[in-house]
Amino acid sequence: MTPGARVAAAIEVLHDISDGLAAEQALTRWARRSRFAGSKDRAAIRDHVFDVLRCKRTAAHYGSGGTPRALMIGILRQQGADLDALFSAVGHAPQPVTEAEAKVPMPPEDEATLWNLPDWLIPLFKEALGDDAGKTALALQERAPVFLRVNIAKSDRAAAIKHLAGEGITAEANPLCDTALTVTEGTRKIRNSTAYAEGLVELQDGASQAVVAALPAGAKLLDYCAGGGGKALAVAAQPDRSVYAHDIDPRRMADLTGRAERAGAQVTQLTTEALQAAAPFDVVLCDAPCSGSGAWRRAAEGKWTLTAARLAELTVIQDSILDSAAALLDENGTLAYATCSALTAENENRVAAFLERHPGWSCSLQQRYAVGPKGDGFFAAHLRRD
Ligand SMILES: C[S@@+](CC[C@H](N)C(=O)[O-])C[C@H]1O[C@@H](n2cnc3c(N)ncnc32)[C@H](O)[C@@H]1O
Repeated sequence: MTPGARVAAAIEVLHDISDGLAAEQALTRWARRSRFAGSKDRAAIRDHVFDVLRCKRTAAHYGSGGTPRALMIGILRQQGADLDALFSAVGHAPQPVTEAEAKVPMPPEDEATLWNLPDWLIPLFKEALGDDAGKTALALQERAPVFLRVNIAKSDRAAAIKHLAGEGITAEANPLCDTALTVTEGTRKIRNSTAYAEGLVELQDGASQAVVAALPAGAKLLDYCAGGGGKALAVAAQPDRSVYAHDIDPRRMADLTGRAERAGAQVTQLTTEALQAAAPFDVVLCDAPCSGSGAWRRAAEGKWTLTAARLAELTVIQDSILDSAAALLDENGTLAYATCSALTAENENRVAAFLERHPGWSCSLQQRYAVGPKGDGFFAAHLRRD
């Protein structure tokens, strides 16, 4: 496909998204009906679509409108692309830019456009992040780096970097955590590499790894909201741990068995009914469902679909998860709460509300991880009985 045809395809996908399809679904559907597209085409189209989703307001500003075509014009203009070359109408490229579309607007000045956030989230970002609010909003507009976790049960960081280099993948130590690597070249080769197939490395955000590394010692750990099991697997690589995984929706753990086999890790999956019999645990990790606002550079749609009502709903779920998980803990155990949210309502406020509901408990650690080159935005807190 030509660069122009890729832009036309991205506009098509953005139409499907504006009709209500989730971005991943829209991209998959486009790929299914476009068998002629190669993997590089699909990757380029994906990049265009996610660039727009991360920066929808500035794209709309520079494209003077909110239609998929205007958004693409806006984002490409912002990126300094040659619009006349891309919108050439040659082959499958979009129609040339009109005289009206060719007018370049003055740079935006209002905060919400510059920060690429819905208006209602601006005060919440300021409340949560103070002087770092703008920096965080801007960081969420960047493409996320690719991070790997070195499986310390099978390799170490230096050996993994060497192994990956032999497969054309350049990675460097990520200072956020001893197990973390940042991939600087060859990201698209990871899934077909032997390092990945043999379980020497796993894809995992740097801050997620740091949250796991900060967990207290304790033989028996339950990952209460395990999902795909990224954190459970990271704990299972540590020596002297028995790891259990649970999710209210067990289908979310469908890949966990295969991933654990690849890693040579042992993770016991528990249904909700089986939790009580397996308790007490020394550590219960609650990586709770949240707005995902610390990870919006990966899942940018969330920025535009989150509502105040959904945020309030999430806080109720988070409180209930913490209460249920606390009941499964050994009396000397640690309840570890984590979110990939940047918002106070889902983080510090949930810890404070838990402490109010549970006299005789205190918080032994509370930490925020900033969105940036080392990882996504995360929050972690450890709660213990006094
Ligand atoms: C942030 S994701 C977990 C990600 C996972 N820990 C990882 O590192 O890959 C949150 C998970 O919590 C699960 N969940 C939602 N409500 C829950 C509840 N009440 N009890 C347990 N799990 C719940 C969701 O199904 C979802 O898989």
